[in-house]
Amino acid sequence: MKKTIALLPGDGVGPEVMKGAVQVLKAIEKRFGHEFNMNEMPVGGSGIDTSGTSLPDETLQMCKNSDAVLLGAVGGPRWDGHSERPEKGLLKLRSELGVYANFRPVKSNAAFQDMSPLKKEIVKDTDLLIVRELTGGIYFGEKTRVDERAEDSLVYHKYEIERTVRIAFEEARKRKKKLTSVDKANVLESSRLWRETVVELSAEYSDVETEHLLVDHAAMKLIQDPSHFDVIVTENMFGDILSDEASVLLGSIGVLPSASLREDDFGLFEPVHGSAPDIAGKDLANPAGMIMSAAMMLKYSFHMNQESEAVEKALQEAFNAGYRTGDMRTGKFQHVSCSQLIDQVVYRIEEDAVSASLLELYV
Ligand SMILES: NC(=O)C1=CN([C@@H]2O[C@H](COP(=O)(O)OP(=O)(O)OC[C@H]3O[C@@H](n4cnc5c(N)ncnc54)[C@H](O)[C@@H]3O)[C@@H](O)[C@H]2O)C=CC1
Ligand SMILES: CC(C)CC(=O)C(=O)O
Ligand SMILES: [Mg+2]
Repeated sequence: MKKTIALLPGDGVGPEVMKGAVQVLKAIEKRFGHEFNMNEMPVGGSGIDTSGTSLPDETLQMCKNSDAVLLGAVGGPRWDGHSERPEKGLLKLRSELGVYANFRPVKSNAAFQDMSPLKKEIVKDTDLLIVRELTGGIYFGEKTRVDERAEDSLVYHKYEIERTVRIAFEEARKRKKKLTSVDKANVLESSRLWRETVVELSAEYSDVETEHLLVDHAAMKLIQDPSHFDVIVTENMFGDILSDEASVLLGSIGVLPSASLREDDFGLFEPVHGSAPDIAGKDLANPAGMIMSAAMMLKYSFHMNQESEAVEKALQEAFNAGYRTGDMRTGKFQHVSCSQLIDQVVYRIEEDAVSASLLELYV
């Protein structure tokens, strides 16, 4: 199959982890006979440096003309005094592409069991999906600053809530049939509209158990009893914060991927973490979140399930063989660099292809 992919490495560790996605995709191309046409473009701080804007027109056009977009991360202290922030480019990109439903899966497995600072018996059965509304809410509301007064508006239209919640119900249907809607309906009017909309839609999904949690309660419950959750659906800022918190269940934000989707097969795929300026340029970053985001692209945008599973399997096998970056807090294994872990994943994708062809010779 032929596909065009826009690559937006961005800033900080973005380009380092993006190398992982590219090398893995090249291995998948070779093994499964696909053709991925990958084109790299600047965004965020790198867009400001090259074109004076965080989302250059050529970058946006390239993304619109592609079948999917892979993004590393944007931002960093280098652009702190600049009139335009790198993060603005990412927000505009999400909005322009209309990718309103952001999937952030958080699933534990043997490789992650000893990494979390939380007790193993609490985190070991974690398998949840955060569906975060991505193109509305306070990140997109009007902002004003007059003298010593600053204002950010939190606006939601019913249709924005409805389309995201519907997707979350559909995902819950494919999983354990439980949906937790997270809001702050005891305080915020937008949350009351959110809750009313979820209640209305729940009538169409009577096979899915629906519950409502206030965001402060949800933040507590997430680390107290993560197995309580199946699908969590929430607005933009709550989803952003809860997903960083949920990364603690696995032990590192470096391993969390995400997919931002709309109605058609198009998607924007990026790790949950940011540009990690504290470790950037040192080959220390964990490329797993980026590599798993590429696996999500194969599955959600290209419907290449076997290929997506091959990536996931190779990554888990590399972890299980002891190849772990420094963020994977465990005393048992020696730490490897970002590029060493990438090499190990690529090697396993290629190795599997060799074993598969040898097996064919025998049968
Ligand atoms: N999607 C994006 O592009 C995002 C961008 N940002 C931006 O990134 C910059 C830094 O933000 P922070 O709050 O520090 O969040 P961050 O997610 O970049 O880093 C938080 C902590 O996690 C660690 N970390 C992050 N990714 C890692 C990886 N792959 N492997 C190992 N450790 C990793 C970092 O070293 C740091 O200690 C800011 O400019 C922020 O706006 C933040 C979040 C998302
Ligand atoms: C605009 C981004 C920096 C927001 C964020 O932290 C995220 O999407 O995870
Ligand atoms: Mg975030």
